[in-house]
Amino acid sequence: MNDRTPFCYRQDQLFAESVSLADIAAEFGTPCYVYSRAAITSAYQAFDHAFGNHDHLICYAVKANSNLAILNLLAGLGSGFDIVSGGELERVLKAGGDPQKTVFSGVGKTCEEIQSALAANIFCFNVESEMELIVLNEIAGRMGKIAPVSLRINPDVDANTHPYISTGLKENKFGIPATEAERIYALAKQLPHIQPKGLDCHIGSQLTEIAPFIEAARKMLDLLARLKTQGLAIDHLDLGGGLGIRYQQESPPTITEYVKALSATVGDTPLRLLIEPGRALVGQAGLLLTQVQYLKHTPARNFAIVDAAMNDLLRPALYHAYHEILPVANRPGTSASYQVVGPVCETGDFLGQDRHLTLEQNDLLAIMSAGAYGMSMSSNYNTRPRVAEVMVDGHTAHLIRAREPIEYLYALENLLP
Ligand SMILES: Cc1ncc(COP(=O)(O)O)c(C=O)c1O
Ligand SMILES: N[C@@H](CCCC[NH3+])C(=O)O
Repeated sequence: MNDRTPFCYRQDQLFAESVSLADIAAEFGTPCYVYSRAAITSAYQAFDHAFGNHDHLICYAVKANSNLAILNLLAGLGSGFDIVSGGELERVLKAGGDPQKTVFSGVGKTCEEIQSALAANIFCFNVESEMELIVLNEIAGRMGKIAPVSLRINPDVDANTHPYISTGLKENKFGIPATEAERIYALAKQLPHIQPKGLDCHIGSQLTEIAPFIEAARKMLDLLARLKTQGLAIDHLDLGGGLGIRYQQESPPTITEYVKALSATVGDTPLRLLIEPGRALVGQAGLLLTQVQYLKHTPARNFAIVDAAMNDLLRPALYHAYHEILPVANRPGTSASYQVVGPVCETGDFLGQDRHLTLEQNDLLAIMSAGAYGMSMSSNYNTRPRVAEVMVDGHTAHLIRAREPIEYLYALENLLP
């Protein structure tokens, strides 16, 4: 295992930790997601250790990969969770996560979701609008509860990332404008069933520079100083997630550099620091294993048609995202430039474009850096069952989600009478 990935070649065969991917394909079939327990553990520990003595809570962003085995692994390491739905709350509780380490983000929390989170006694609601605050106060009142609240501020910082995953610009739907924060905090203080206790922001995902994080943190600290003059006692600052990983040529800060820069910016301020990393914890820990069905050579292009598709890994189709594609067994011969595509009936169904590969029918390919926003964004488009998920731990591969049987896909449908 090297720094970048738990996947490496041994005598021309790609391995996940100590298990060959060819063996995993033979046992569990393809396509399937393969994760490394060691990689997730070491990423979590890198975050945790980098905080040193700074009081902190790492809240894994469940949306990045919500498999129960992954949540359970992280809970066991001491992680908290950032959830954005009642469904994610249920997963966290089912996986043994601690509600007292759970924060609830999202612009559209429903009454039912708020009720479940209050009933579970979560650590904090990251409130994203004044109306949400009022609804939360009403529901908490009906339930005889006090809702712990952090206001999510939109700091208007350019995260310099793909526009679809930039969240901290004033045009974005997320958070409360910084100019409104003092007024809404004053309101929160007056509401009988609200306990204001934190301040938070999240400026976007796949950030590869440290500067926007620091700019946002400084804006939050300025705001905090202004709130203090109003007599508001805030005990934690949540700086969200967003640390990027290397998919191709990016060089994001390391986990340690990132955490140290955040702690240094916050300095001696007596605040508990929360972060909500998703991708940086699980992204490099997973790959999508797929098999070449057919090779098609046309006058215009060479196609490698594989058994995985955009419904299994949406990022290339949705964001034009790049994922490295590696052969599971290196073979000699001359390479050709391939469009690596799936069987779905969309021209946008590609996993990689213009990839130089030496291929034969039935070869296995590994689509790298697919541990985050891979399975969690998958769908059943074209009535394709969601793929299996496997977690490797040393010499052993565990099935952590079985491939969906087709009948699950239409089980809730009814014919007309
Ligand atoms: C509120 C919130 N927190 C945390 C994250 C996790 O982001 P990332 O996976 O980029 O660390 C997201 C997703 O961008 C988010 O919306
Ligand atoms: N789905 C995005 C990340 C979104 C983060 C959610 N706020 C991706 O695959 O890169």
